[in-house]
Amino acid sequence: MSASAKPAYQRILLKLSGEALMGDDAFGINRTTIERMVDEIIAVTELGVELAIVIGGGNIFRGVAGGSDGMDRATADYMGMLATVMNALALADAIERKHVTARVMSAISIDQVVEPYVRPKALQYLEEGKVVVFAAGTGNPFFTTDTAAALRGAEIGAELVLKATKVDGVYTADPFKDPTATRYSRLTFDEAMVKNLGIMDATAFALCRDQKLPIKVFSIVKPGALQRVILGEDEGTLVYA
Ligand SMILES: Nc1ncnc2c1ncn2[C@@H]1O[C@H](COP(=O)(O)OP(=O)(O)OP(=O)(O)O)[C@@H](O)[C@H]1O
Ligand SMILES: O=c1ccn([C@@H]2O[C@H](COP(=O)(O)O)[C@@H](O)[C@H]2O)c(=O)[nH]1
Repeated sequence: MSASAKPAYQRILLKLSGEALMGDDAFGINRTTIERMVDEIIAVTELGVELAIVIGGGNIFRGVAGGSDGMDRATADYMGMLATVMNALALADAIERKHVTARVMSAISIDQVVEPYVRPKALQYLEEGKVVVFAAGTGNPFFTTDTAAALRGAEIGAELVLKATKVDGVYTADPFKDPTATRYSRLTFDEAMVKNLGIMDATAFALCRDQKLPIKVFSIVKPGALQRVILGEDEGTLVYA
């Protein structure tokens, strides 16, 4: 990257898949993987971009799985949200170890552990150049961290929601299940919802569509992809209103 590289965005909301933190492990957080992701995140902050992150919890717990195993669904969802708090703490710790200031803000109050989400405070941190990690999703059961990403993205006035995942964009079908699936370079929210494409939940798509907040789906496994998206280069799939 040349020293004069200019970011295409000033403030973004990055949704990091919990599952992507597992690396090649069966569950949990793989140290090498999280450190590599943090290097990519820091490279973006060095471009002067204000960065907020929503982290998923699928590497630890998914409420829908607990619910289908006979557990009360709302209780299972609260467990899922708590899983995202653990991921957020691990991520912020890994960022701070590389000498970049990070703040975790939780949608569920657990004041001894993390500070609560307060919008003006989050905006202040972003303006100060701190990385803000939003934990506990929306704070409500029956939602997902994708919806939390759309919600927080809209609240902080992000120009783009970046969905960082294990696949390099939105496909005609889940590429892990259908090897003949092909990737879109761009598509509208309406197309994504009508075709039920499964990469993100409909609530997240609908919120972003209504707020005219575009989403870029890209691979966090692919080295340098995050930075290429930020520089406005051709990477992943754009979903727009
Ligand atoms: N049409 C599609 N195009 C691309 N991927 C798809 C599609 N349908 C389903 N998927 C699947 O969606 C997954 C992306 O979801 P991901 O796991 O990143 O989100 P998540 O479930 O919100 O994250 P977390 O792991 O934090 O719970 C991909 O790994 C892919 O297998
Ligand atoms: O707003 C929210 C966000 C998340 N949950 C629960 O947490 C898990 C993990 O989140 P993922 O988006 O799947 O990574 C999710 O399955 C829900 O059980 C929630 O209830 N509300």
